[in-house]
Amino acid sequence: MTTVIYRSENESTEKVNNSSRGAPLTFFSSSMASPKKKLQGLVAATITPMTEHGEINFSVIGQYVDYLVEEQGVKNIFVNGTTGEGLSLSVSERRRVAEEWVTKGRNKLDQVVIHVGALSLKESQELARHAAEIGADGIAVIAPFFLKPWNKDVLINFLKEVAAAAPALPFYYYHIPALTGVKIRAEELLDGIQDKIPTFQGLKFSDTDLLDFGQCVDQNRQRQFAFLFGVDEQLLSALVMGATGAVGSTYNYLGKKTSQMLEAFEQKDFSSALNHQFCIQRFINFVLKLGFGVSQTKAIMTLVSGIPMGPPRPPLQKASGEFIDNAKAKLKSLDFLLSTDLKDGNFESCS
Ligand SMILES: CC(=O)N[C@H](C=O)[C@@H](O)[C@H](O)[C@H](O)CO
Ligand SMILES: CC(=O)C(=O)O
Repeated sequence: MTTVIYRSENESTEKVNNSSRGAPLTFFSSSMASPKKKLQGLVAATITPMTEHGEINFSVIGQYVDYLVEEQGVKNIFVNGTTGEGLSLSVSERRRVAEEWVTKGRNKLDQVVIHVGALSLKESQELARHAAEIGADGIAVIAPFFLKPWNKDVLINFLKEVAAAAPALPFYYYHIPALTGVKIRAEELLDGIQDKIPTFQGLKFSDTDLLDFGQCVDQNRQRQFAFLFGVDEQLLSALVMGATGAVGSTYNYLGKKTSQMLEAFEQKDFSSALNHQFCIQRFINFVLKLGFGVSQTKAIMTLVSGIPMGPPRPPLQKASGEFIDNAKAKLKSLDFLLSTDLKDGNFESCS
């Protein structure tokens, strides 16, 4: 079970973490080796920067961390997922990328969650163990998507074997049926999941089925799970449904904007929250119509942050020059570019 633990002013026991003294600081699950804060708020799904030759460009990750924290106010990351092309990297690359984010994020980021899903259980377990060794804050796993689990129990058994390789790390199931083709409903999967996976800590839900998402929340109200929504253009609806946070690609460059929406929602200023969501939707709707995926996310992040993200790895193809020009004009008109020299004063009413 989960309990909130408090630390008193003069307590001189082992340092739990660097949060302020006397505050309710962590959610501690007795099944875990170490106390962990609940993952909440915005989580950026990190891009894996690459060189023009298609190798991982580790050299910009430190800068990338600073950009997220200082410019976007985002302090949680989700590494080697869809946006990070995790499934297009070798196991050794995935290990090195995870290590670099953990190292560069130390004392800067709140949580680093590593996606360790793979088609091979062995590889997934190796990555889970590795995530624990390097001091990551959690692991997430998608459903294996070539030889697929055909029902809930079969999928849970796979996830359980992975989770067991990192028994001290919070475990998140990453539900993304459009990409995995595994359409087992999350609500069904969550039913009784902690009996099988004691480290289960939450769900990253990347689907538009708000009935399924709502029922995940409703049926698990007593549990301190994180319900992280993954469709950025619909986040406000998911907040209404009980989302406790969000993982997404757009928080890399629209983190600040999206935080304004979260704040308005928290203040119960729903009309402002809706305005913020509509502004974000205008951008995402625009790029979706041009063709929007990981390649385009890399190009947009390069544009907005100034940090070179490089091309994607095949089979993905570099975003076209035409896409970049159009996306840039839209970002400008919505006032979504942070640096002033790119502004031209011709705004839609979004700032
Ligand atoms: C399929 C995919 O990559 N989904 C991302 C995360 O789950 C989202 O962040 C989307 O990129 C975003 O919602 C735009 O559609
Ligand atoms: C968007 C997301 O969560 C991912 O890239 O995995």
